[in-house]
Amino acid sequence: MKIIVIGAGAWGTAVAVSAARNPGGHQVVLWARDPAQAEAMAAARENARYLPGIPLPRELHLRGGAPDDGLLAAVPQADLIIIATPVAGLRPTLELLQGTDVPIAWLCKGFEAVRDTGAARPFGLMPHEVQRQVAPALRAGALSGPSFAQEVARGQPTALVAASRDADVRRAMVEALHGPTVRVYGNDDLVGVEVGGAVKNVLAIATGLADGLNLGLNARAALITRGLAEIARLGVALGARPETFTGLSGLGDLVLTATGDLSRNRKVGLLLAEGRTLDEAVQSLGHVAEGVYSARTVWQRAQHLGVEMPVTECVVALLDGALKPVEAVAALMGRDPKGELL
Ligand SMILES: NC(=O)c1ccc[n+]([C@@H]2O[C@H](COP(=O)([O-])OP(=O)(O)OC[C@H]3O[C@@H](n4cnc5c(N)ncnc54)[C@H](O)[C@@H]3O)[C@@H](O)[C@H]2O)c1
Ligand SMILES: O=P(O)(O)OC[C@H](O)CO
Repeated sequence: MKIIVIGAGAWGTAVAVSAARNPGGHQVVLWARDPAQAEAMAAARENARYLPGIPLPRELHLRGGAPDDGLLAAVPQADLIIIATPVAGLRPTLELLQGTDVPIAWLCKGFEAVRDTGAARPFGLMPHEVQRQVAPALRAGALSGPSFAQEVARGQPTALVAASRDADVRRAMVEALHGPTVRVYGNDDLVGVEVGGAVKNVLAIATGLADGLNLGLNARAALITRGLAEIARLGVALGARPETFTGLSGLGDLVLTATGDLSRNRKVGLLLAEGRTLDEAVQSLGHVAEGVYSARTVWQRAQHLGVEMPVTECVVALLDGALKPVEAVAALMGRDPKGELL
């Protein structure tokens, strides 16, 4: 296959490396928006800024610059376009790609922050809603699931989920990435996969905070379990299938992100527990932590649908500075008793 990966952060680079190493013999181009970054990567055969220590295989080609600087001309020859920008870069990238019939997969995990919607709207959108709005004719889907970039790039075993309503798009994602170290499962529940991938980031901030405050392993397990209930409630209200949330993009990604110290979202929670401000926490990461930008939208959409999400509500209050960490714990523990399955 001919594959173009747009966005040379940690995850775009890891996915491009993985696809280039696939015995399928794919031709892979990794596109960085900064031409200097593409040149540096081509010279050093390493993405020193975003994924240091991983040699870039010879089969991986590096390009950079404005999209009209060759990228758009290359699109019609591709078999799959992978958009590896954060959610904030999805809308402009889809606008550029409208009109193509090449299958498209986005990797971002989040809901648009309201400021990214580009117009006055009651709340931010999920990735597939952004696509429906700006480029409805595209054949597209999401590649998601529990996957730290460093582990995928090192060839450590990983399972992903390729979600699209279009079977050809799912097939293209599987063909591009399924291989000796990556298993890719198909799922036509795009809504469920996107909700799982977005909301687990918000909940990982909560578990990072709980662990940073030394609340204990019981607290962590409680947050993960009740957090999964929040994900499933919101997902079902948005039209997802409940069983998606016991899968890779639900339970799988929540457990990984909430417990794995490679997670940037979990790290935000740990840093807040140390008393750092949100700005300091975000600055010190050097990478995007989508939960910070998605939390308010997730909460707004839940409110709009009448879905109860108390952990998410506390994360929003913490990020806004309206609650201190210990007050958030007291607020959650002080809630009235209720049935587990309600
Ligand atoms: N890193 C992981 O392990 C991992 C795994 C799965 C999914 N993801 C998701 O993939 C997406 C990208 O994450 P990452 O880890 O590669 O982030 P990163 O912080 O490592 O890199 C972000 C990249 O996107 C570019 N970028 C930033 N804002 C942009 C914009 N507005 N338009 C275009 N490009 C922009 C940056 O230049 C950089 O190349 C996120 O949504 C993240 O949740 C990450
Ligand atoms: O580092 P995080 O918190 O953005 O999580 C990375 C991946 O989404 C884990 O699947």
